[in-house]
Amino acid sequence: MKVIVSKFGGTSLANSNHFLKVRDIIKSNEEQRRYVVASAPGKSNSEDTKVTDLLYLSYDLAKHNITYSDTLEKVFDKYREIAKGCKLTIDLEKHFKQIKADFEDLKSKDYIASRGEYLNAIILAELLGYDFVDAKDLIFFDENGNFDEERSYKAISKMAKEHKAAVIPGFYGQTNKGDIKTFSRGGGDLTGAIIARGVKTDLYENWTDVSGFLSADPRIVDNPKEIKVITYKELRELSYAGASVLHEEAIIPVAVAGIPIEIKNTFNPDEQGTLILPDTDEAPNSEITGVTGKKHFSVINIEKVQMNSDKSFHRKLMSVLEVNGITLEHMPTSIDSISLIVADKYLTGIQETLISEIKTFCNPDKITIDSGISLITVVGRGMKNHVGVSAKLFKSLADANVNIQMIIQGSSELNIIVGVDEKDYEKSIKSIYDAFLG
Ligand SMILES: Nc1ncnc2c1ncn2[C@@H]1O[C@H](COP(=O)(O)OP(=O)(O)O)[C@@H](O)[C@H]1O
Ligand SMILES: N[C@@H](CC(=O)OP(=O)(O)O)C(=O)O
Repeated sequence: MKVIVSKFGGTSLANSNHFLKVRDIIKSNEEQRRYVVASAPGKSNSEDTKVTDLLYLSYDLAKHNITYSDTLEKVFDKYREIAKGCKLTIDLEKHFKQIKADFEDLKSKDYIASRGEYLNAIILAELLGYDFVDAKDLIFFDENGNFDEERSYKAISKMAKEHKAAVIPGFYGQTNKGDIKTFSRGGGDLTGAIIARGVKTDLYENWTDVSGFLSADPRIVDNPKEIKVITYKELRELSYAGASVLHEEAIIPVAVAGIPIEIKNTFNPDEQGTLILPDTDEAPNSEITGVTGKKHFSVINIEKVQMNSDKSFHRKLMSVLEVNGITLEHMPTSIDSISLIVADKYLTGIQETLISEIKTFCNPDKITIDSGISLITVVGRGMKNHVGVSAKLFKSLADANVNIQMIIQGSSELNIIVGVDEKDYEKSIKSIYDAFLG
């Protein structure tokens, strides 16, 4: 008998109507859908706020000694509606009381953020008649804050022997000191992948509000084509580059075990969705599988004549980034210059220090920082050995009157990245989509 791990995102668990749809999906294949991972309630409509965002807001208010109880009440009201709409007689007030007391005591950001998934999983377990198993007893982090594989997989495997069916909250686990720690945003996908590997499932289903992975962001391109089959590698590139439907690290645990992932639509469960496989012989429909992107990057331009004659130049430059906690995105070079592309968030408040440190250690002729860059990424296994892909890409941008500020191509020929001004972001994605997939 195959076992399926099903993760439901916040878009699928935002209110009681959604919960009832999720119940129908699980009940339609209860024998297999035995381990369910739940996110916190997402937005019920475009004006609504995600519970996780409200919980982070509560933390920020508390940190500045501003009253946060109204914000927490707003969160609790969401759960009261869900329980009432599902006709459950569960005692939520005792949990709310405990959370308030713990938060008063701990003042921990990760603790309060994690309660969104904790409460949703308790309610979903009640609705399904499954056991509730707390993620803090399954997912562990080591003394450096890294995911502790050995300890976690041992605990998950034991859990699967003890519980025939369970609901587990996504997004968090426990540190070696016993504190709650969350993954980065969207990390419920990662919990689902870890549970899938830990229970040795045959399929990891990831339920959301779109019918699979789309070839472009539906908020930018009208009705983008659905991707029926995609490889792990393509998906990882697309997720990392901006296609937010699946956390980019979610592939890693399942890839080790070769477990397929299926992206499905909670509001249209009969639709095929997207199957994510270790590899596939299926020919892609186009040279590119998808196009995506991210805004808010800066380029640190460094000029130094005969840069390569100083063998330690690159090492010193990287050390400056390392001590300032900056993750480098890309590094295009020419003979006498180097450009460091980094997300804006890493430069906030440290630009002057950074410039001064680079001057001290690397002695450049000139250094400037340009912001307002967006990176557009096209990904496709069909690109390899295919003549004319770049030409088509650049022509589509030229036709849309977009200036390309930089070009980066991975050696695996799986992706091409172009840097364009942020004002051209949406226009670029649309024109590339139309050229390849429209
Ligand atoms: N390429 C893409 N394919 C599908 N959805 C995408 C893509 N790029 C962005 N999205 C957005 O991702 C959303 C789903 O991700 P997310 O909000 O994290 O869902 P969940 O809360 O279910 O985990 C969709 O509603 C869609 O707007
Ligand atoms: N609730 C968390 C974790 C998560 O994975 O959520 P979702 O499944 O809605 O993307 C967040 O908003 O980041």
